[in-house]
Amino acid sequence: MPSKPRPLLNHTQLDANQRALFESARTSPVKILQIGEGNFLRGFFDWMVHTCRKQGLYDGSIVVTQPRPAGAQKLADLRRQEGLYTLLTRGLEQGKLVEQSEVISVFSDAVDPYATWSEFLSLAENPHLEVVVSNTTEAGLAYVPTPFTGDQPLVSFPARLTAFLFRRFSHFEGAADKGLVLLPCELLEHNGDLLRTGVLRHSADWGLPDEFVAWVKHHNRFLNSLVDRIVTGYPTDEAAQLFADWGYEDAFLNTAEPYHFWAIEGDERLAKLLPFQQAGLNVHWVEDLEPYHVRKVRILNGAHTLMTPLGLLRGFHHVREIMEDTRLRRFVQTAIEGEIMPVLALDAEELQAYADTVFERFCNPFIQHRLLDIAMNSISKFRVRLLPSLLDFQTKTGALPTHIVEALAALVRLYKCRQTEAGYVGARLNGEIYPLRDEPAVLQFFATLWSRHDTKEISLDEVGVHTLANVELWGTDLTQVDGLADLLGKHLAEYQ
Ligand SMILES: NC(=O)c1ccc[n+]([C@@H]2O[C@H](COP(=O)([O-])OP(=O)(O)OC[C@H]3O[C@@H](n4cnc5c(N)ncnc54)[C@H](O)[C@@H]3O)[C@@H](O)[C@H]2O)c1
Ligand SMILES: O=P(O)(O)OC[C@@H](O)[C@@H](O)[C@H](O)[C@H](O)CO
Repeated sequence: MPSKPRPLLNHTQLDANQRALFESARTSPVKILQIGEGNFLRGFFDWMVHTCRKQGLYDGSIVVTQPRPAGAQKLADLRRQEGLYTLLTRGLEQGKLVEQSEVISVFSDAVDPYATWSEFLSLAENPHLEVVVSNTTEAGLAYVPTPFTGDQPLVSFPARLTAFLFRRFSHFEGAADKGLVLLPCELLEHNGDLLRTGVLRHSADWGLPDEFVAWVKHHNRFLNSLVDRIVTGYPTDEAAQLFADWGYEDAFLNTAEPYHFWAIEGDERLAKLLPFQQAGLNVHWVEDLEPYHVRKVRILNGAHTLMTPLGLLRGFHHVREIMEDTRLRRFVQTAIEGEIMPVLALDAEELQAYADTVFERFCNPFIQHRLLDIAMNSISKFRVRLLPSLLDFQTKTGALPTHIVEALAALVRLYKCRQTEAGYVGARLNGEIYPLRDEPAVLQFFATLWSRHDTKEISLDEVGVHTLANVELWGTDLTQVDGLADLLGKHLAEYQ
C-alpha cells in the first residue's frame, strides 16, 4: 500500500521550545539580509545564528533571497515550509560520535528579487539591518559589466548589492550609522575586498555620486573571511526513512559534519554584532587571514577538486568511495603531501596536522559528499584551488607536479560534454551520463572543443592545447608553462 502523504515541515510540528523560537524569528527585527538559499549558508551561517538565538544571545532575524532567477522555485518551496528546515549534524568530534537533528528557524521572510525587485530594494530602508551575508559561489562574486536600469532586477550579485546600497544611502541620506557589514562567504581570497571592488566599479560605471562612493568606502565594512565546514545537503538515500521517523517531509533537509571553523578578518568589536564566539562557536576574529585561507583552499578544497574528476569518470559518486579505494586514496595523499604542501610557506608540522584532520573528515562515515556537487563550477575551482599549487611547484622545483596535471587531464575529460534539453551532460568511462554545471560560456567552449575532436577536426593534443591557451578559463596562457601541454596530452590519451 502506498504510504500516507506526510505534511511538509511547518510550525505545527514543533515542540513548545522550537515553536517559541519560530515565533520569535518571525517577529524579530530583520538584522541580516542573506543572498543565497543554498546548502552551505543553511548548514553554517544560519545554524550559527540559530545557535545564538537559542541561547538568547541574538534578537535579530534573517531575510533570505536567492542569487539567481532560477532559484525562484526553491524560495517558493522554502516559504511553503515557513522558512523552517532540519539540519542533521553527524560525525566524530574529538573522537566522540555526534549525531543531532535540529529544526532551524531564523528566517522571517524569503524575498525573490527577480519577481519583486521593488520589495527587495525596499529591504534597504530597514533601519535595523546590520549585516549582508552571501554565498553565490566563486562565479557569483565576479564583476560582470551590467547596465543600471533602475526598475529592472540585476542578476549580477555585486551589481544587485550596489543598487541595494545606493537605495540605503539615498533613503538614509548617507547617515554614517546606516552603513552595513558585508560578509561574503564565497571561497575566494580577499572575498570582502573583491565584493567592495565590485561595488565601487559598478558605482563608477553607473556614475553614482561621489558622496555615495565615500559612504560605501567609509561606513560599510566588507570583511574578508574564510569558512570551513563540509555541508552535504539533502541526504537522498536516507530521506524517506527520516521523514517516516519524524512524521513530516522536509525539502530543505540538510546535512553537515560537526567540524566548523570561520576566520574573519576584523576586530573583536564586530563580535557584538554577531555573538558567535560567545555562543561557543569556533569563530575567530583575526588580523591576517592569509595563512588560514591558503592552508584550507589549497589542501582541503584542492584535494576535493583534484579527486572529483578522477572519481566521477571511474564511476564513483561520493568522496568516501575515493577514500576507500586504495589507489585513488594514495593518489590524493601523494598529491597533497608531495605537490601541494611542499610549496606552501607555512609550518610543515602544522600543515601535516591539518592534512591529517582533512583526511579524517573525508572519511566521515556519516557524510555522503556527492562528487557531482563538488564538481559544480570546477573550472574556476581548479583555477583558484589547484593552479596556484601547480605553478608554484614548477617555479620552486623546475618540474611539473604530475598528479595535479593528471587531475587536470581528468577535468578536461570530465568536461567532454554536449548540450541537451536538460542542460550540458558528459559520460563517465562506463558510459553513465552525468550533468555538468558551470558557466554557460565555459560549457559552450568545452562542448565545441570536444565536438571538433569527435569530428577529427582537431587531435587530442590540440584539445589540451586549446584548453590551456584559453585565458578566460585560467587568467593566463598555460601553454607557456614549460612541458605542460605535452604532459597534459599524455594523460588525456589515457582516456582514449
Ligand atoms: N557545501 C560546503 O561544504 C561548503 C563549504 C564551504 C564553502 N562552500 C561554498 O559554497 C558554495 C557552494 O554552495 P552550496 O554548497 O551551498 O551549494 P548549493 O548548490 O546548495 O548553493 C549554491 C548557491 O550559489 C548560487 N549560485 C551558483 N552559481 C551561481 C552563479 N553563477 N551566480 C550567482 N549565484 C550562484 C546558487 O543559486 C545557490 O544559492 C561553494 O562555491 C563555496 O563557495 C560550501
Ligand atoms: O563548496 P564548493 O562547491 O565551493 O567546494 C566543494 C568542497 O570543496 C567544499 O564544499 C568543502 O567541502 C568546504 O569548503 C569545506 O569547508
